[in-house]
Amino acid sequence: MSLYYEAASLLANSDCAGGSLKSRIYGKQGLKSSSAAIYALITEATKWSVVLKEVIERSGLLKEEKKVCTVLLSNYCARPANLSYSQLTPTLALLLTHDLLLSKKGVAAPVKHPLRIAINRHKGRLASELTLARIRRGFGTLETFRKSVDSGASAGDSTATRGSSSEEKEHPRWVRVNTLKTTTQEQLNSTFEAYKTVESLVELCAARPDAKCMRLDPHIPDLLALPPRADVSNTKAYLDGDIILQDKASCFPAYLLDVQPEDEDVIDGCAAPGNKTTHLAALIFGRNAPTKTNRSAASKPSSKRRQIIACERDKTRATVLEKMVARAGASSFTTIKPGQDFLRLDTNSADVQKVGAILLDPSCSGSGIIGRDYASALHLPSVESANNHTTTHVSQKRKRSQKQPVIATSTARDHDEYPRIDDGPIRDGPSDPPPPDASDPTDPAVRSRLESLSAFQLRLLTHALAFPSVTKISYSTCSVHFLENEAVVLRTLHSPIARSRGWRILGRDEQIAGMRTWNVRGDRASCEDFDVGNDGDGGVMTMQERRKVAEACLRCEKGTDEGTMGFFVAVFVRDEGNKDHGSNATTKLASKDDSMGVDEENGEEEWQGFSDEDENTVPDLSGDASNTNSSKYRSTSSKRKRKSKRSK
Ligand SMILES: C[S@@+](CC[C@H](N)C(=O)[O-])C[C@H]1O[C@@H](n2cnc3c(N)ncnc32)[C@H](O)[C@@H]1O
Repeated sequence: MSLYYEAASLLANSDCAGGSLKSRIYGKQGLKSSSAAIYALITEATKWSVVLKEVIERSGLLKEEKKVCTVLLSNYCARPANLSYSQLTPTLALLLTHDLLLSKKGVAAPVKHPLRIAINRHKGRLASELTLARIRRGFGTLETFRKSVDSGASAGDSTATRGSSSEEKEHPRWVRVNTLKTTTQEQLNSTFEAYKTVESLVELCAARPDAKCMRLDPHIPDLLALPPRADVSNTKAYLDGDIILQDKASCFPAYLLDVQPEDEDVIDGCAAPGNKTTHLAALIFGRNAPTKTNRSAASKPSSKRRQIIACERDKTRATVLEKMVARAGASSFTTIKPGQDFLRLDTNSADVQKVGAILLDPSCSGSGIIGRDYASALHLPSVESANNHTTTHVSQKRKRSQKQPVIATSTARDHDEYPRIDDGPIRDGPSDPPPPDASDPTDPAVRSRLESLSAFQLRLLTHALAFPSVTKISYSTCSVHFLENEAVVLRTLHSPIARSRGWRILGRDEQIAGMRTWNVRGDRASCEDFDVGNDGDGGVMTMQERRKVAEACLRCEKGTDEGTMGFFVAVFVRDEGNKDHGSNATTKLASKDDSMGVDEENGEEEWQGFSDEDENTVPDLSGDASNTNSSKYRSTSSKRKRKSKRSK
């Protein structure tokens, strides 16, 4: 039975460990079951979960076993201490039903185990429901049904079209050539020697996973697209770190930042797991760096003297970062700071005095991520809906209304490509709060969470503005929400520190070529409407400025023919002349006061920062964002005026 408990616990990420599900399973010490068995069970059960959810709900399994099944499930552990072994959770029900009905070996548990007895009690009903589910979808045999589910083409409805919705659209496998170790030409001559180039992503996405075709990306150098679900994880190039799986959108920030030799050192403020750190390293120190970033080799200062400082507040995640940096061959010029809260990185410390650029990719709602690990792909049965189904009569109406979405497959890989290890643990059970990526910002709970994230992101950004010699900062999220994206940019630009230190947005016409030609820009209408507040110093953001900001922001949309996840990036710049060469006292004041961007009436509150796990600890910022912030800006401004009077 340990197989099911361990699988459920890993799915729930009860350790809140970082990394993809696969890496968590294979990295977990002390498992009683084999990692391969757990991984296989989860993969298969996930593929079937749309069907099994329906089967379990219609069978009434959870309802009837309610005596032993509790909805008092912990969000963090599939079998919390207060649950006995005989309690059947939705996750356990799904895993057990999978093995009962679909595994050749059946349920791997002692025959007298209470849960095995429980599931066996319902075997007849569950089997009938699976048959009905198959017939409803038009499959004559279990084998054809199995083939369809295995191929990922259909969760059940044989007539369902692939790519019918944005979430379901096939997504290319993006491969970044790591120019720290190799070149694109070398990879085209070796790993991808047998591959032919196709004209469009649409053509590529229609190809089978094992088709030998590829496409060089027109926007990001050294980036290739392969067919969806193409598996390169066993190639020598992948194992050696010559190629890295990274979504195209996730390559935007480092490329748009366009680090030049004169920028000297770079900080990656929120670095783990390290996709962007290693991309930065490749752009700055890679074999083709001079041509890739349009800089001349002659003007490149000694690599030895330059470094990337990678901060990661979470020590566990920092270990993943260390591994990724080492594998990419970037260790010698990357200084990793495990456990370093970027907000507490002293802007005056000696080791940041040569920092000219900052990449900031903070925790966000993750609403742009496609196939968020298995957690989101797993469709869990609900106890409540058990009664709502009758199985004897399958009407045409039901046939139409019960069309199931296409099963998300290969999500672990998507997660590997862009392992948002800041995502909180998955929720299990029907009485859960909305998932972290709930996409309706008008829902008060979602809105409140987005406001909190937005405030956190603003604090990080305004802290970045306070580094004395920094002249460029990229800000990115994998969120689709205005509040986490353009709103943060507008608020940052409007903050006192940005205005006093000459920060502005990097206009579209100034952006590096591949990014300038990217046509999906910021949300103009929302930028025009957004109440950015008035700080009392008379600063008003004109409509023209707002439009410029929207045009300067780059967005990626998930589920389009561009084959990216949902993403956002913008770059802030200031001219060399605006660098702060003043006394420590001035910069200290800036980092403690202005860098916060927001201030409290009763003294400067020290900001602890939060991530997806601890957002509940931040003050409730729900309500109208602009109002909340405008009053805070006013308070900041009047405080500054008081301070300035005192200093005079
Ligand atoms: C979205 S992930 C970064 C992904 C990374 N840039 C990449 O491309 O692989 C955000 C990371 O920032 C870290 N983080 C959040 N708040 C932080 C803070 N105040 N200081 C440093 N790191 C922080 C989180 O632990 C998480 O690992």
